[in-house]
Amino acid sequence: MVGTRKFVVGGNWKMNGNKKQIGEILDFLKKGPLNKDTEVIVGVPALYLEHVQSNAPEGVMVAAQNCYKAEKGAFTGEISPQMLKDVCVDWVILGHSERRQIFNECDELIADKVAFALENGLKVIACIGETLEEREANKTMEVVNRQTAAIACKVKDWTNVVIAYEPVWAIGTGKTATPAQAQEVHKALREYIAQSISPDVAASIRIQYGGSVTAANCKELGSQPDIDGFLVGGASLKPEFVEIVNARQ
Ligand SMILES: O=C[C@H](O)COP(=O)(O)O
Repeated sequence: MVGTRKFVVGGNWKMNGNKKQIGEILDFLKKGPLNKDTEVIVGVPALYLEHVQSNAPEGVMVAAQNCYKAEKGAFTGEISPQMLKDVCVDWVILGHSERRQIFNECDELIADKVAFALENGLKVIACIGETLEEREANKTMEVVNRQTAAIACKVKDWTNVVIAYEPVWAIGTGKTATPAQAQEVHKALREYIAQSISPDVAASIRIQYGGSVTAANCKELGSQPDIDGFLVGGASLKPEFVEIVNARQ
């Protein structure tokens, strides 16, 4: 199935960066060179979305790191898909484990947000993944399938969805899933999608791996047949992000 799905690498800056640091990141992205066969998306703090949208090199797309499930109203601190579209942002990251864990976002809220974002013309990176406790209790696929099923209850057209599998225990810890561990989950998830959604969606949907991806481990991870890209945190702030974008040649 590799070859039919375009490799897609996202850099999730999280709550990092200021104007100076963002200028440095844009400089190394401009310098590249970035593989033209790979889609590149940077997930930017809301405050800087327009600045990055206006200054990113051609071909680098911009994502918000969150948005709400309503167009407008009394939702202090939130932004809507319509607002993102208004400033020409086409992508949003939803359901990141930090949103789930720190901000108590549940499967249902995330599914509502994914559905609303898609209905309003955004493309979505939808994040799923198990905690260390869940993995050690052999519940990885139960959790990952449940998180996917919650989204599937509200989303029928998966064309504009990328799934990011991010084991929580590997995020920002330096503990990467081995290529075999990541491939095992990606393959099982694709099989689950084939059974529970459709074989066509399973064949076409891109599943990124996220969790301590670096220049040192990206090539081996990226050569796994069911890994279609990465969602990168810490390393997306550094020049090595270019090497990660170019992991699949
Ligand atoms: O969204 C990105 C993930 O949380 C991975 O972060 P990390 O690469 O710093 O482990």
